[in-house]
Amino acid sequence: PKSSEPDSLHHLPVHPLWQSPLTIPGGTRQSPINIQWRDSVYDPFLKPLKISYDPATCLHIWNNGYSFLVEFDDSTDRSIIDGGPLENQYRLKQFHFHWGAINDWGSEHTVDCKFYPAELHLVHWNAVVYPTFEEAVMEGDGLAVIGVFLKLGARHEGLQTLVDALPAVKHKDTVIEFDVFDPSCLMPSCPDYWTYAGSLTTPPLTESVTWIIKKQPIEVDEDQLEAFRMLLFTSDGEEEKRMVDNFRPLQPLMNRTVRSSFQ
Ligand SMILES: NS(=O)(=O)NCC1=CS(=O)(=O)c2ccccc21
Ligand SMILES: [Zn+2]
Repeated sequence: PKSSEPDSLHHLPVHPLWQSPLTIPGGTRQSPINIQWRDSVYDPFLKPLKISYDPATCLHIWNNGYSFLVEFDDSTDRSIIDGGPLENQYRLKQFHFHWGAINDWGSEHTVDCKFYPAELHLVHWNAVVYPTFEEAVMEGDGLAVIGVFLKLGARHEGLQTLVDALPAVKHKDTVIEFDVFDPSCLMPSCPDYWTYAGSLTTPPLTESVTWIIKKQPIEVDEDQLEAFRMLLFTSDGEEEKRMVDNFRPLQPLMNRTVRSSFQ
């Protein structure tokens, strides 16, 4: 486990690559999970998800040694989501991806036990109720993460501007300025989603996330997935470890129902 994790997490079995505890004692709403389509329950009261991002709030790309994060200025309500299962609007903080060494796996969530080669997470926090992101991370309604599956197919033109910048953040703890990007271009056209109460899949693994998983994947091509795989977990000068398979193992559903916005 990373030294940055609370002491309580230091005595649990860790997943070799992910260095995160496999299970959290007393955890009842851990993520990721398998979404069994036929067990999800249509909820007619779920609203459409409203997304309004200001491309000018984009700040930089950072390789933090887990993934590469595209971080946003979250000091105002300029990039937000609202509606869907949410009772408040939530501010965009960052987005990042999880992916595999090969195309057979890489996503964190699965649908009917099927892995996608990668999964995009857009992390938002409830700035209506909580004064800081760090406090929201500790609260049950503190975060909302949109998950979008990536499948192998046509080249994604919107993603390419991000892919072209990745060589500049090859090593852990490198940052590059990235000052205009609209993450809306990474959203699938179909509005349908599943939603459930879960957790962060990276430290601190807190049970603070309303997950909103889009039903329709976006398509990216092989070269774009390979660009993710040339990133490194390791810092410049260390023995190189390719940044691949940065996904947490599936967690038990326990007493949860996955709701769908569609029939
Ligand atoms: N996959 S996930 O979306 O559950 N977690 C992403 C993540 C990566 S992080 O370590 O930058 C971080 C700090 C605080 C909150 C979330 C994160
Ligand atoms: Zn994630």
